[in-house]
Amino acid sequence: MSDTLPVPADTPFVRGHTARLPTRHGDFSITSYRDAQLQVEHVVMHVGDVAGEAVLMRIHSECLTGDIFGSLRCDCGPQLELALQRIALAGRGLLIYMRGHEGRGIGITEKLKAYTLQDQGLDTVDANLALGHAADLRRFDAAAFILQDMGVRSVRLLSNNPLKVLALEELGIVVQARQPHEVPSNPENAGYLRTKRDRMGHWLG
Ligand SMILES: Nc1nc2c(ncn2[C@@H]2O[C@H](COP(=O)(O)OP(=O)(O)OP(=O)(O)O)[C@@H](O)[C@H]2O)c(=O)[nH]1
Ligand SMILES: [Zn+2]
Repeated sequence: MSDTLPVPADTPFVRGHTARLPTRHGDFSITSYRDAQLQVEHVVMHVGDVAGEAVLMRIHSECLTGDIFGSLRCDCGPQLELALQRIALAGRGLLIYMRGHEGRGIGITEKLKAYTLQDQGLDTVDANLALGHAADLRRFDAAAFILQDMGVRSVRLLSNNPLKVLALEELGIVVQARQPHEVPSNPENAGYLRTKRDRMGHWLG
């Protein structure tokens, strides 16, 4: 990790531990970070020396249903797999797995309530609003800390979300390029993806 970029002493984020993690996508290292703001531990899957410029990077928001249980309601599971494959293939890059981002920050119970509302006809944005939440509550401060701690100076971001690019740039992260990260749709998530494109401005075909 970086010896050259000092991190503020009053940060709520602390690096935990790094271990080797061979996966079916390739050989990674995994590093944990404690986040006292969200009371969670994030993990970073990384390959190669990520200190420096133009590092391939994905910030993946936790999605229990999609990442673990193979839910077809969203595109999270296939996006996670694709990101790990792309980073392993590149031989250099990192995936920050953001805990506490479940349901774009509303948590699993509220996301399940939103699913019930979606089954009654609301789209993903209106379901959040009907439950009294903003459409997206995520913050990326921990990601900014992690990148600084690992010595990453600029990134090639794997994402279809323009607001994510803006949120990262506001935190001082240099997004040198944005690379599309689209996965095939299915009948269960076609409406969800359409809403992301039409109401949240995502760059999706
Ligand atoms: N509230 C809510 N959250 C959802 C829903 N479907 C997926 N999520 C959450 O959305 C988060 C992923 O955000 P997305 O908007 O799909 O994608 P993104 O990360 O902003 O953009 P990309 O970088 O292009 O993937 C995960 O935390 C999921 O749990 C839903 O219907 N309602
Ligand atoms: Zn999901």
